[in-house]
Amino acid sequence: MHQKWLQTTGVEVETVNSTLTFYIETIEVNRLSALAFFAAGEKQYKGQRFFWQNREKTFTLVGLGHAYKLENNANDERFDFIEKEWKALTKNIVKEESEQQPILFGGFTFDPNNMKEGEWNGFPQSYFSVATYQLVIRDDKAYVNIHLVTDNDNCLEEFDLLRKERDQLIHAAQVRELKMYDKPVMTNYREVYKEEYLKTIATVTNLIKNKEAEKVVIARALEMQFDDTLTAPQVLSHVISEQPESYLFGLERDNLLFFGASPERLVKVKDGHAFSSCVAGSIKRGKTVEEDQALGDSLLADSKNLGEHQYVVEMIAQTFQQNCTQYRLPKQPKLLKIRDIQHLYTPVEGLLKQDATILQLVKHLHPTPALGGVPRQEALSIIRQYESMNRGLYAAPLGWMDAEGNGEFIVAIRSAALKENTAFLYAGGGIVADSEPISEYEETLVKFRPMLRALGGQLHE
Ligand SMILES: C=C(O[C@H]1C=CC=C(C(=O)O)[C@@H]1O)C(=O)O
Ligand SMILES: [Mg+2]
Repeated sequence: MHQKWLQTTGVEVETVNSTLTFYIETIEVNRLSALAFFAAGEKQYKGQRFFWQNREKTFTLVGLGHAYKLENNANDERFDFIEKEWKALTKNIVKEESEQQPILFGGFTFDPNNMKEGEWNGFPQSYFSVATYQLVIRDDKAYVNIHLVTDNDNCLEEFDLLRKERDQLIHAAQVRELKMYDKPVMTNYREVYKEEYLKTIATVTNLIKNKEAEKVVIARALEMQFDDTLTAPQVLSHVISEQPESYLFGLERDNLLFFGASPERLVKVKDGHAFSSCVAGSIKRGKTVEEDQALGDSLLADSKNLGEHQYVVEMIAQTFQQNCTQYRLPKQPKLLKIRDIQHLYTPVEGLLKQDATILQLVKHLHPTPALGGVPRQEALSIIRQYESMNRGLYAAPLGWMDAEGNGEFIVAIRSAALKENTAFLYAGGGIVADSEPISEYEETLVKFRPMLRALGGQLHE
């Protein structure tokens, strides 16, 4: 096995409760399949894994096991708490050349004040971890880190065991045949609360006409049953092969896997530059080039969809105005075309002020009017009152950051939660004064399509 030892470091870190030592060892390995590495953790680390790949496929991240876990239910302060803890944990870590930094990965639930019971029961408002084994594939190179955060001064033996296990995991991932996972076999399919959803769209449209809000995003869920318990690598493999042009993600917590393929970046920070994207307003793809172009052109000229989009642009622009010394925003949206759907899309880019951080931007941006609405608080309380589900991590910020404050968060749409042999799929849409229940319903069907296809579901149109 080709492995290049890069570095081992141990640094003292102050956490909220105690002084610990953070040991990091990085090796470079032959490029391997990220999914195979994820699958190699099936026995030991099921329930404590994550998978991430950016849209451009230039950065892939897999985590197995929790070297350190950050969870809280701190409501409005949850972003600040995670930021403070992460800063404390990484304060003394100095990046040496070629060393791969530890990465914090996880998400913040959509709405901490939603108390509805369901598949998200017991899930914390913030859920992040530093993996015990972290695989990073970047610029065609693959690195595996071991992370150990401990108060034990004599942890050499423990670290040696981790090295052995790391080598086994890498070996398993490298020699594994490129496995084709079976398509799940669906036994039952249910559009939960379909009638309630249609009524809610009518109600919310009226609320908007009565000026109680300007825009509110309303979502619904589909429930799929399978004859067998599905595995996380199995469902991820199908999402990965069906949705190459989106961000791909999977996050496990105990017996729940949240996964999906989202086209929508919330914010990316790299060396003091911030990037966001306004994605709102939708139409299906055409069956021919001509039809596709005609549909795209009609979307670019449609006042209802341009209205949905404009709320998002204004809000993100305002956040960039506050947090950047300068920023750039095109005047007109473009089209973002993915396999099943086309969206209106406006990229935003800025130069961050000194004290602005990725988590501060996440805190300000979430939820954008592509997922919540305008005004934000009114929209959230309408969602709480009229939407028949708890979103959990659906439509929520999910992503990663490193010790230097670089990172990327997406909004976790086109997603599903898998618990044993049931999957809960989520999709919603922006409701404005001229929304029609049936066309919003149809828009959610298009948005469900990638996940349905990946999970072997029939399309009931
Ligand atoms: C809320 C979702 O999509 C948002 C993102 C893009 C377009 C949207 C729309 O046109 O309604 C939504 O705002 C979803 O996919 O569940
Ligand atoms: Mg829409």
